[in-house]
Amino acid sequence: MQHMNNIVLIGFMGSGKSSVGKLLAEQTHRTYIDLDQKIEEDTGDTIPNIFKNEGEEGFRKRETEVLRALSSREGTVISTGGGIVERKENHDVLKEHGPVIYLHASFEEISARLEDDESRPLWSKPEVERKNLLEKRLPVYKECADELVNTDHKSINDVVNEIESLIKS
Ligand SMILES: Nc1ncnc2c1ncn2[C@@H]1O[C@H](COP(=O)(O)OP(=O)(O)O)[C@@H](O)[C@H]1O
Ligand SMILES: O=C(O)C1=C[C@@H](OP(=O)(O)O)[C@@H](O)[C@H](O)C1
Ligand SMILES: [Mg+2]
Repeated sequence: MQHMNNIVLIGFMGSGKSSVGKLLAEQTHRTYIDLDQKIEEDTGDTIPNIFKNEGEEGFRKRETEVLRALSSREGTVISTGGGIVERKENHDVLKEHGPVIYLHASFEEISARLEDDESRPLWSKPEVERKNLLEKRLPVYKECADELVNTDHKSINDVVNEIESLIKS
C-alpha cells in the first residue's frame, strides 16, 4: 500500500530535490530524509570517495539498501539521488513509499545551477556524457512519477508551493 503522507522527490542532478525537499518538509511539518546524506552518514565518507573506492555499482547497492530501509517511515519528505531510477528494482519501492514527484529541469538550467560543482562524480564527466545520461533517464523519471513539476525559471520556494498545491488536490 502506498504511504500517502510521505512525499518522494526524483529527478536529475541539480533539479533541486535536496533544496526543495528540505524546505517542503519544513513547511509541511514532515521529517526530511535525503538518501545521499543518509549514505554519507552511514559510511562516514563522501559520495565522491564512495564512487572512487566502491565504484558506481557499490554506491547503487548502498542506495537501494537505504531506500528499502525506509519502508516503515511515515510523514516524511524523501529526496532521492538522481540515479535512483537506474535500478529497476527501485521503481516499485519508490511508489510504495508515497506519491512520487518528478522535478524536471532542462540541461541548460542544470548546467547553470551546477557550474562549479565537484561533489557529483557523474557531473564531472564530459558534457556529451552528461547530456546522454539526462536523455536516457528522462523517460524513466516520467514513468516512475505520479506528478511532474517543471522547475525551470522557478525559485525553490515556487517549486515547494507548487508541490504543496498538488498534494492537496
Ligand atoms: N529552482 C531553483 N532555482 C535556482 N537554483 C536552484 C533551484 N533548485 C536548486 N537550485 C540550486 O541548484 C543546486 C543543486 O540543488 P540540489 O537541491 O542539491 O539539487 P539535487 O538534490 O536535485 O541534485 C544548489 O546550489 C541549489 O541551490
Ligand atoms: O545522478 C546520479 O547518479 C547521482 C546523483 C547525486 O545526487 P543528486 O541528484 O542529489 O545530485 C548522487 O546520488 C550521486 O552523485 C549520483
Ligand atoms: Mg540531492
